[in-house]
Amino acid sequence: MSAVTNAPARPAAAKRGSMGMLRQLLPFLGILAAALILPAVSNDYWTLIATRAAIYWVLVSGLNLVVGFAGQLAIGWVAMLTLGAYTTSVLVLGNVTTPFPAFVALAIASAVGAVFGFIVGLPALRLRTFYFAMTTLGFATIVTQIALAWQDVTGGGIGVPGPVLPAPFDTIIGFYLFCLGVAVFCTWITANVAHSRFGRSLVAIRDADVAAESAGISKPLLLGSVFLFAGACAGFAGGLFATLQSYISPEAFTFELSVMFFISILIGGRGSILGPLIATIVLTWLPEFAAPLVVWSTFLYAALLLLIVLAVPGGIASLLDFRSRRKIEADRTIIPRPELLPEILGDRTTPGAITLKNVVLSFGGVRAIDGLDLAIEPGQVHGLIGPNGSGKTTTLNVICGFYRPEAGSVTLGTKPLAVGAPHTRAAEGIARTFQTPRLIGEASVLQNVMVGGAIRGQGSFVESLLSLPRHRRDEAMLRHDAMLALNIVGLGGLAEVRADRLQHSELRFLEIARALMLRPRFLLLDEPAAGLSVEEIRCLGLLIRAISRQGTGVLLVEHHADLIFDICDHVTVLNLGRELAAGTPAEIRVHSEVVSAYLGS
Ligand SMILES: Nc1ncnc2c1ncn2[C@@H]1O[C@H](COP(=O)(O)OP(=O)(O)OP(=O)(O)O)[C@@H](O)[C@H]1O
Repeated sequence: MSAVTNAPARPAAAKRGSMGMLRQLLPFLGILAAALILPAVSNDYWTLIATRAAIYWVLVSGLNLVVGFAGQLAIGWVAMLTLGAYTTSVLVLGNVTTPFPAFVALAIASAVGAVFGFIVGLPALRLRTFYFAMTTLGFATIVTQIALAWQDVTGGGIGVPGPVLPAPFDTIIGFYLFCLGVAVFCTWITANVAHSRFGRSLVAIRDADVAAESAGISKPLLLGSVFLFAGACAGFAGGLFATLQSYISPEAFTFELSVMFFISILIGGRGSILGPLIATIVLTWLPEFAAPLVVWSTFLYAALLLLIVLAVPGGIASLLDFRSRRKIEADRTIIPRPELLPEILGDRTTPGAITLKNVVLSFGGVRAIDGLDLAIEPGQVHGLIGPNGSGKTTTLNVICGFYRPEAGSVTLGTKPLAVGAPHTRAAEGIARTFQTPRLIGEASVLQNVMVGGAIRGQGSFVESLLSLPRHRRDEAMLRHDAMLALNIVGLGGLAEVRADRLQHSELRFLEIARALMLRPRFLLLDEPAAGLSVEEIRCLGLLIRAISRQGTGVLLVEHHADLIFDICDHVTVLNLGRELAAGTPAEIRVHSEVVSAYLGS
């Protein structure tokens, strides 16, 4: 058997880090080199096609954060392209105001795209999947209808001339290089977001939304920023598109185009930048190679999508993800290193206990909690046991703000905890794990842990976009602490492995590592020993004790009576949502009602 605990030595890790970075950059540099030599080795026609691909990528790069990372089905994003194209053309033409310089009009188009991107994104906070997709399609239809009807401004069905950029961007090559520059910039900024706490949080919202909320990630703020950004990219792309077309009318902004943007991301692979980039290039060039098939383009996109979904569900990105196919040791042992805990849990103050007073909560006719009193003291392990359905997980969810009690109070020290607001718990230093681990399977173990510390970052979304110093400091801090947390729970050697390749017991320790990233004052564990071997339960017990010795109050919901009696300072037994007994493990072990209702003889 081999241990997976040891962290790599620092110089070796740094070298591997820069090699990994270079490996990630190489395909992008290859595409850029091909794009730069293209005009020299081909003709104007192919340069125009490449310009079109660059413009589409400007839109798709932003939309990728919405669809590929956040998992929102924004299928009608062509509306932002339309808005950007008309805004730029009309402002440069000067048929409403005095004519604007082309670059100023482009900037305004981007701002208009951002505003409407945000507005169109708002329903995503309430509507899910296809319902949201329909609202974006509806908006695209409205925009096209307005462009048709508002003849004085848009020229109706006849359209308006597109803008011309000033020299040196007024030639085919000049305009191509300008669009290429914008596309490179968009690739860089979206990659910066993808590799920031914001990018990881988006994926967490997509794949593990309750875990994201428990880590303090604010969905409205994050989605709002991303829709704004994606709208700005699309608005700018619209201005470039109008320039490329030289004349725009509503029929230039087809449903097929919208589908193509959306499908590029799905074919490219969720949560990737390289995959959607390659897919955008391929889908832009494909109709040119098979010109007679242009009328079949939607059918072809759909067929290609079906093929990819069936043959390679992860898209192009998964084909290129050689790292995830590397073998990992099958025979692994988890050896936690609790002696490292002071490095992450030192220097915290605790304002007092979490106290539940007379809490009542029903689901329809079922009283899940019925007048419960409970106190979780700092520095102590409080066991919560009871038969199935006795209300243990519901109690934990009330403390975490997922459920709103009908009566009673939940306080931290003297301060009431906000009801029905789970994302506020992280800021109070309350972390949790889940009965069924909630993790991002497609992300690495290290990235999953870094999600847990998202709210500790200082840099803003814009600072992450531009990779400014505060963003880089955040990333260094989160990476360091996540590696530390992984070494503490004994998973340091698996940091770069995809989480969906881990064994069940490792997922349980991974959730604890993610919770440690909050430097929690309180840690709520929901059946952490379920599915663990005897030796793993022993390691878990030592780890939980060590965490509580650092001053953290632990609530341990568990069915393993031995673990409860070995490590708890205090035990509460629930039955039918009520306290059946409470006391020290020694008292509970011999409590006659507990023995007959739960422990058995
Ligand atoms: N979301 C819900 N909707 C309806 N009923 C629920 C819901 N959650 C829990 N319940 C009910 O509330 C009661 C308490 O459930 P809870 O999950 O808290 O029990 P538990 O002690 O954690 O059980 P277990 O040990 O099986 O996890 C059960 O009767 C359960 O069926």
